[in-house]
Amino acid sequence: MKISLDTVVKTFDTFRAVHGVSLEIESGELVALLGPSGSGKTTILRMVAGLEYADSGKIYFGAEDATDIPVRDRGVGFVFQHYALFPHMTVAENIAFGMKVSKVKRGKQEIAARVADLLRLVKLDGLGERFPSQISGGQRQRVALARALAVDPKVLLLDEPFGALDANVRRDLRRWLREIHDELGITTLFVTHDQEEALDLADRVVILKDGKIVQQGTPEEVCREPNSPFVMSFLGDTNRLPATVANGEARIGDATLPAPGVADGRAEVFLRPGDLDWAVEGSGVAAKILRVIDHPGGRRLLVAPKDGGALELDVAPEIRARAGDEGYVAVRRGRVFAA
Ligand SMILES: Nc1ncnc2c1ncn2[C@@H]1O[C@H](COP(=O)(O)OP(=O)(O)OP(=O)(O)O)[C@@H](O)[C@H]1O
Repeated sequence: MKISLDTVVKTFDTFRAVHGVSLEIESGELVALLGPSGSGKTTILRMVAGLEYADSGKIYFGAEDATDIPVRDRGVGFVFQHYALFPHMTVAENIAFGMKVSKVKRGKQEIAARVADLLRLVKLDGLGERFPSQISGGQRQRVALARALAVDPKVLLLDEPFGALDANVRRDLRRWLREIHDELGITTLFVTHDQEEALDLADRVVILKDGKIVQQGTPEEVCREPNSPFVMSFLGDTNRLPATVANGEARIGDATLPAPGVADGRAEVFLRPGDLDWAVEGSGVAAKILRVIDHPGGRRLLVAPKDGGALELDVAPEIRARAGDEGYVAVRRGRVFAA
Protein backbone atom coordinates (compact mmCIF):
# COMPACT_ATOMS: atom_id res chain seq x y z
CA MET A 1 0.00 0.00 0.00
CA LYS A 2 1.47 3.31 -1.10
CA ILE A 3 1.05 6.27 1.27
CA SER A 4 1.12 9.87 0.08
CA LEU A 5 1.06 13.06 2.10
CA ASP A 6 0.13 16.17 0.19
CA THR A 7 0.98 19.52 1.83
CA VAL A 8 -0.03 18.39 5.30
CA VAL A 9 -0.20 21.07 8.00
CA LYS A 10 -0.74 20.59 11.74
CA THR A 11 -0.98 23.35 14.33
CA PHE A 12 -1.37 22.89 18.09
CA ASP A 13 -3.02 26.04 19.49
CA THR A 14 -0.76 28.63 17.90
CA PHE A 15 2.28 26.37 17.41
CA ARG A 16 2.76 24.98 13.93
CA ALA A 17 4.28 21.51 14.37
CA VAL A 18 4.10 20.40 10.71
CA HIS A 19 4.52 22.89 7.85
CA GLY A 20 3.09 21.67 4.56
CA VAL A 21 4.83 18.28 4.39
CA SER A 22 4.55 16.32 1.14
CA LEU A 23 5.92 12.81 1.09
CA GLU A 24 5.44 9.57 -0.82
CA ILE A 25 6.11 6.17 0.71
CA GLU A 26 6.08 3.50 -1.95
CA SER A 27 4.35 0.20 -1.44
CA GLY A 28 6.65 -2.14 0.49
CA GLU A 29 9.16 0.58 1.29
CA LEU A 30 10.70 1.08 4.73
CA VAL A 31 11.06 4.81 5.34
CA ALA A 32 12.60 6.42 8.42
CA LEU A 33 11.49 9.84 9.60
CA LEU A 34 14.61 11.22 11.23
CA GLY A 35 14.99 14.51 13.06
CA PRO A 36 15.79 16.14 16.37
CA SER A 37 13.32 16.26 19.21
CA GLY A 38 10.31 18.42 18.36
CA SER A 39 10.82 18.30 14.58
CA GLY A 40 7.33 16.86 14.02
CA LYS A 41 8.09 13.17 13.41
CA THR A 42 5.55 11.74 15.83
CA THR A 43 2.88 14.21 14.74
CA ILE A 44 3.30 13.08 11.11
CA LEU A 45 3.14 9.42 12.15
CA ARG A 46 0.01 10.05 14.23
CA MET A 47 -1.68 11.76 11.28
CA VAL A 48 -0.90 8.77 9.04
CA ALA A 49 -2.35 6.54 11.76
CA GLY A 50 -5.48 8.64 12.07
CA LEU A 51 -4.78 9.43 15.73
CA GLU A 52 -4.44 13.10 14.85
CA TYR A 53 -6.13 15.10 12.10
CA ALA A 54 -4.36 17.45 9.71
CA ASP A 55 -5.55 21.08 9.62
CA SER A 56 -5.07 21.07 5.89
CA GLY A 57 -3.56 18.87 3.22
CA LYS A 58 -4.42 15.29 2.34
CA ILE A 59 -3.20 11.82 3.21
CA TYR A 60 -3.79 9.05 0.67
CA PHE A 61 -3.62 5.29 1.19
CA GLY A 62 -3.12 4.06 -2.35
CA ALA A 63 -5.49 6.16 -4.45
CA GLU A 64 -7.96 6.56 -1.58
CA ASP A 65 -8.22 9.79 0.40
CA ALA A 66 -7.67 8.54 3.97
CA THR A 67 -8.15 11.94 5.59
CA ASP A 68 -11.55 11.05 7.07
CA ILE A 69 -11.07 7.30 7.55
CA PRO A 70 -11.11 6.55 11.31
CA VAL A 71 -8.15 4.80 12.94
CA ARG A 72 -9.69 1.36 13.24
CA ASP A 73 -10.56 1.25 9.55
CA ARG A 74 -7.18 2.36 8.25
CA GLY A 75 -5.55 -1.06 8.49
CA VAL A 76 -2.46 0.21 10.30
CA GLY A 77 -0.39 -1.60 12.91
CA PHE A 78 1.51 0.41 15.51
CA VAL A 79 4.45 -0.16 17.79
CA PHE A 80 5.45 2.56 20.24
CA GLN A 81 8.48 3.06 22.41
CA HIS A 82 6.74 2.30 25.67
CA TYR A 83 5.53 -1.22 25.64
CA ALA A 84 1.81 -1.03 25.43
CA LEU A 85 1.34 -4.72 26.25
CA PHE A 86 -1.51 -5.61 28.57
CA PRO A 87 0.24 -6.74 31.78
CA HIS A 88 -2.56 -9.06 32.91
CA MET A 89 -2.59 -10.99 29.61
CA THR A 90 -0.09 -13.60 28.52
CA VAL A 91 2.13 -13.03 25.52
CA ALA A 92 -0.20 -15.20 23.40
CA GLU A 93 -3.29 -13.33 24.64
CA ASN A 94 -1.64 -10.02 23.88
CA ILE A 95 -0.92 -11.13 20.32
CA ALA A 96 -4.45 -12.49 19.90
CA PHE A 97 -6.12 -9.36 21.29
CA GLY A 98 -6.42 -7.43 18.02
CA MET A 99 -7.83 -10.46 16.22
CA LYS A 100 -10.49 -10.99 18.92
CA VAL A 101 -11.78 -7.40 18.73
CA SER A 102 -11.41 -7.09 14.95
CA LYS A 103 -14.37 -6.76 12.63
CA VAL A 104 -12.91 -9.71 10.73
CA LYS A 105 -14.25 -12.65 12.73
CA ARG A 106 -11.86 -15.57 13.27
CA GLY A 107 -12.49 -18.87 15.05
CA LYS A 108 -10.56 -19.91 18.19
CA GLN A 109 -8.45 -22.42 16.30
CA GLU A 110 -7.60 -19.99 13.54
CA ILE A 111 -6.51 -17.41 16.14
CA ALA A 112 -4.38 -19.97 18.00
CA ALA A 113 -2.69 -21.04 14.76
CA ARG A 114 -1.98 -17.43 13.79
CA VAL A 115 -0.54 -16.68 17.25
CA ALA A 116 1.75 -19.70 16.92
CA ASP A 117 2.88 -18.49 13.46
CA LEU A 118 3.57 -15.00 14.77
CA LEU A 119 5.48 -16.30 17.79
CA ARG A 120 7.68 -18.22 15.38
CA LEU A 121 8.10 -15.17 13.15
CA VAL A 122 9.28 -13.00 16.05
CA LYS A 123 11.38 -15.89 17.39
CA LEU A 124 9.52 -16.26 20.67
CA ASP A 125 8.21 -19.81 20.26
CA GLY A 126 7.54 -21.36 23.60
CA LEU A 127 7.05 -18.05 25.43
CA GLY A 128 3.34 -17.64 24.68
CA GLU A 129 2.24 -18.49 28.21
CA ARG A 130 4.53 -15.98 29.93
CA PHE A 131 3.31 -12.60 31.13
CA PRO A 132 4.98 -9.38 29.90
CA SER A 133 6.72 -8.97 33.28
CA GLN A 134 8.42 -12.35 32.73
CA ILE A 135 10.22 -11.42 29.48
CA SER A 136 12.96 -8.91 28.61
CA GLY A 137 12.40 -5.43 27.15
CA GLY A 138 13.60 -6.54 23.72
CA GLN A 139 11.27 -9.55 23.82
CA ARG A 140 8.37 -7.28 24.80
CA GLN A 141 8.95 -5.13 21.73
CA ARG A 142 8.95 -8.25 19.59
CA VAL A 143 5.60 -9.21 21.12
CA ALA A 144 4.35 -5.68 20.39
CA LEU A 145 5.38 -6.15 16.76
CA ALA A 146 3.70 -9.56 16.58
CA ARG A 147 0.54 -7.99 17.99
CA ALA A 148 0.67 -5.21 15.40
CA LEU A 149 1.15 -7.76 12.61
CA ALA A 150 -1.63 -10.05 13.83
CA VAL A 151 -4.39 -8.13 12.07
CA ASP A 152 -2.59 -8.13 8.69
CA PRO A 153 -2.02 -4.39 8.56
CA LYS A 154 -1.52 -2.71 5.21
CA VAL A 155 0.84 -0.26 6.85
CA LEU A 156 3.16 -0.57 9.83
CA LEU A 157 3.93 2.49 11.93
CA LEU A 158 6.76 2.38 14.44
CA ASP A 159 7.54 5.24 16.82
CA GLU A 160 10.98 4.87 18.41
CA PRO A 161 10.14 1.21 19.06
CA PHE A 162 13.60 0.41 20.39
CA GLY A 163 14.20 3.72 22.14
CA ALA A 164 14.14 2.32 25.66
CA LEU A 165 16.53 -0.58 25.02
CA ASP A 166 20.28 -0.79 25.36
CA ALA A 167 22.57 -0.33 22.36
CA ASN A 168 23.32 -4.01 21.62
CA VAL A 169 19.70 -5.08 21.87
CA ARG A 170 18.70 -2.16 19.65
CA ARG A 171 21.18 -3.21 16.99
CA ASP A 172 19.97 -6.81 17.03
CA LEU A 173 16.33 -5.77 16.90
CA ARG A 174 16.74 -3.45 13.97
CA ARG A 175 18.52 -6.11 11.91
CA TRP A 176 15.75 -8.47 12.85
CA LEU A 177 13.04 -5.91 11.96
CA ARG A 178 14.68 -5.44 8.57
CA GLU A 179 14.54 -9.20 7.96
CA ILE A 180 10.88 -9.35 8.93
CA HIS A 181 10.13 -6.37 6.72
CA ASP A 182 11.87 -8.02 3.78
CA GLU A 183 9.93 -11.22 4.38
CA LEU A 184 6.50 -9.58 4.71
CA GLY A 185 6.99 -6.51 2.48
CA ILE A 186 4.64 -4.27 4.49
CA THR A 187 4.91 -0.53 3.83
CA THR A 188 6.61 0.75 6.98
CA LEU A 189 7.14 4.19 8.46
CA PHE A 190 9.67 4.30 11.28
CA VAL A 191 10.26 7.33 13.53
CA THR A 192 13.63 7.81 15.18
CA HIS A 193 15.98 10.54 16.32
CA ASP A 194 18.89 8.08 16.09
CA GLN A 195 20.86 8.61 12.87
CA GLU A 196 22.60 5.25 13.04
CA GLU A 197 19.29 3.46 13.43
CA ALA A 198 17.71 5.27 10.47
CA LEU A 199 20.72 4.71 8.20
CA ASP A 200 21.08 1.08 9.21
CA LEU A 201 17.43 0.17 8.74
CA ALA A 202 15.69 2.26 6.12
CA ASP A 203 15.42 2.16 2.34
CA ARG A 204 14.94 5.90 2.44
CA VAL A 205 15.58 8.49 5.13
CA VAL A 206 13.45 11.62 5.44
CA ILE A 207 15.16 14.29 7.52
CA LEU A 208 12.97 16.80 9.33
CA LYS A 209 13.69 20.09 11.02
CA ASP A 210 11.11 22.41 12.59
CA GLY A 211 8.20 20.58 10.97
CA LYS A 212 9.67 20.64 7.44
CA ILE A 213 11.45 18.06 5.32
CA VAL A 214 14.98 19.34 4.74
CA GLN A 215 16.30 16.38 2.75
CA GLN A 216 15.31 12.88 1.74
CA GLY A 217 17.10 10.08 -0.04
CA THR A 218 18.68 6.68 0.36
CA PRO A 219 21.14 6.39 3.27
CA GLU A 220 23.94 6.57 0.70
CA GLU A 221 22.56 9.76 -0.87
CA VAL A 222 22.05 11.66 2.37
CA CYS A 223 25.44 10.58 3.74
CA ARG A 224 27.37 11.42 0.58
CA GLU A 225 25.49 14.53 -0.46
CA PRO A 226 24.13 16.28 2.62
CA ASN A 227 22.48 19.41 1.25
CA SER A 228 23.02 21.73 4.24
CA PRO A 229 25.21 22.26 7.28
CA PHE A 230 22.25 21.10 9.39
CA VAL A 231 21.99 17.70 7.67
CA MET A 232 25.77 17.28 7.65
CA SER A 233 25.98 17.94 11.40
CA PHE A 234 22.86 16.01 12.30
CA LEU A 235 24.00 12.82 10.57
CA GLY A 236 27.25 12.50 12.49
CA ASP A 237 30.24 14.12 14.17
CA THR A 238 31.68 16.99 12.18
CA ASN A 239 34.53 19.46 12.36
CA ARG A 240 34.01 22.92 10.97
CA LEU A 241 36.78 25.07 9.59
CA PRO A 242 36.61 28.47 7.95
CA ALA A 243 37.85 28.52 4.35
CA THR A 244 38.05 30.76 1.33
CA VAL A 245 36.57 29.67 -1.97
CA ALA A 246 37.88 30.80 -5.33
CA ASN A 247 36.97 29.30 -8.71
CA GLY A 248 35.19 26.27 -7.26
CA GLU A 249 38.00 25.36 -4.87
CA ALA A 250 38.20 25.84 -1.10
CA ARG A 251 41.53 26.42 0.61
CA ILE A 252 42.22 25.35 4.22
CA GLY A 253 45.84 25.64 5.35
CA ASP A 254 47.90 24.03 2.58
CA ALA A 255 45.02 21.82 1.49
CA THR A 256 42.42 22.42 -1.19
CA LEU A 257 39.03 20.80 -1.62
CA PRO A 258 36.61 20.88 -4.54
CA ALA A 259 33.73 23.27 -3.88
CA PRO A 260 31.60 23.03 -7.03
CA GLY A 261 28.79 25.54 -7.15
CA VAL A 262 29.92 27.42 -4.03
CA ALA A 263 30.23 31.18 -4.57
CA ASP A 264 33.67 32.78 -4.27
CA GLY A 265 34.37 34.25 -0.84
CA ARG A 266 34.05 33.09 2.72
CA ALA A 267 32.91 29.51 3.26
CA GLU A 268 32.85 26.79 5.87
CA VAL A 269 34.27 23.30 5.41
CA PHE A 270 32.59 20.40 7.22
CA LEU A 271 34.83 17.42 7.82
CA ARG A 272 34.01 14.08 9.42
CA PRO A 273 36.64 12.81 11.89
CA GLY A 274 37.25 9.92 9.47
CA ASP A 275 37.90 12.34 6.59
CA LEU A 276 41.12 13.48 8.27
CA ASP A 277 44.53 11.85 8.70
CA TRP A 278 47.42 12.61 11.02
CA ALA A 279 51.02 12.79 9.82
CA VAL A 280 54.11 13.96 11.64
CA GLU A 281 55.56 15.34 8.41
CA GLY A 282 53.87 16.50 5.28
CA SER A 283 51.38 19.16 4.49
CA GLY A 284 47.89 20.11 5.48
CA VAL A 285 46.83 21.95 8.60
CA ALA A 286 49.67 22.39 11.13
CA ALA A 287 48.42 21.30 14.56
CA LYS A 288 49.28 19.96 18.01
CA ILE A 289 47.64 16.94 19.69
CA LEU A 290 45.75 17.81 22.86
CA ARG A 291 44.36 14.35 23.72
CA VAL A 292 44.28 10.80 22.40
CA ILE A 293 41.18 8.71 23.09
CA ASP A 294 41.40 4.99 22.36
CA HIS A 295 38.30 3.03 21.42
CA PRO A 296 37.82 -0.49 20.00
CA GLY A 297 37.85 0.62 16.33
CA GLY A 298 40.80 3.00 16.46
CA ARG A 299 41.90 6.25 18.05
CA ARG A 300 40.35 9.67 18.15
CA LEU A 301 42.77 12.57 18.28
CA LEU A 302 41.74 15.95 19.63
CA VAL A 303 44.05 18.48 18.04
CA ALA A 304 44.52 22.24 18.09
CA PRO A 305 45.37 23.75 14.68
CA LYS A 306 48.06 26.45 14.88
CA ASP A 307 45.64 28.96 13.36
CA GLY A 308 43.07 28.38 16.10
CA GLY A 309 40.01 26.20 16.61
CA ALA A 310 39.87 22.49 17.40
CA LEU A 311 39.60 19.33 15.31
CA GLU A 312 38.75 15.70 16.00
CA LEU A 313 40.28 12.96 13.85
CA ASP A 314 39.65 9.23 13.75
CA VAL A 315 42.83 7.37 12.89
CA ALA A 316 43.89 3.72 12.74
CA PRO A 317 44.94 2.13 16.07
CA GLU A 318 48.54 1.72 14.91
CA ILE A 319 49.07 5.45 14.33
CA ARG A 320 51.61 6.70 16.86
CA ALA A 321 50.28 9.74 18.61
CA ARG A 322 50.66 11.31 22.05
CA ALA A 323 49.38 14.45 23.65
CA GLY A 324 51.85 17.25 22.87
CA ASP A 325 53.00 15.83 19.48
CA GLU A 326 53.08 18.29 16.61
CA GLY A 327 52.25 17.42 13.03
CA TYR A 328 49.81 17.93 10.21
CA VAL A 329 46.18 17.15 9.62
CA ALA A 330 45.70 15.91 6.07
CA VAL A 331 42.24 16.49 4.62
CA ARG A 332 41.01 13.62 2.48
CA ARG A 333 37.51 14.92 1.79
CA GLY A 334 34.96 17.36 3.12
CA ARG A 335 31.85 19.33 2.23
CA VAL A 336 32.06 23.03 1.55
CA PHE A 337 29.12 25.34 2.23
CA ALA A 338 29.00 29.09 1.65
CA ALA A 339 29.35 30.91 4.98
N1 LIG B 1 -0.82 17.54 21.63
C1 LIG B 1 0.03 18.56 21.51
N2 LIG B 1 -0.24 19.78 21.98
C2 LIG B 1 0.61 20.82 21.83
N3 LIG B 1 1.84 20.71 21.21
C3 LIG B 1 2.16 19.51 20.73
C4 LIG B 1 1.31 18.38 20.86
N4 LIG B 1 1.92 17.32 20.28
C5 LIG B 1 3.12 17.79 19.81
N5 LIG B 1 3.26 19.09 20.08
C6 LIG B 1 4.42 19.94 19.72
O1 LIG B 1 4.67 19.79 18.35
C7 LIG B 1 6.07 19.73 18.07
C8 LIG B 1 6.40 18.46 17.34
O2 LIG B 1 6.21 17.36 18.22
P1 LIG B 1 6.49 15.86 17.80
O3 LIG B 1 6.16 15.00 18.97
O4 LIG B 1 5.83 15.58 16.51
O5 LIG B 1 8.06 15.91 17.57
P2 LIG B 1 9.10 14.72 17.43
O6 LIG B 1 9.98 15.09 16.29
O7 LIG B 1 8.38 13.43 17.33
O8 LIG B 1 9.90 14.82 18.78
P3 LIG B 1 10.44 13.67 19.77
O9 LIG B 1 11.59 13.02 19.06
O10 LIG B 1 10.87 14.44 20.97
O11 LIG B 1 9.30 12.74 20.02
C9 LIG B 1 6.77 19.83 19.44
O12 LIG B 1 7.18 21.15 19.62
C10 LIG B 1 5.68 19.47 20.42
O13 LIG B 1 5.86 20.14 21.65
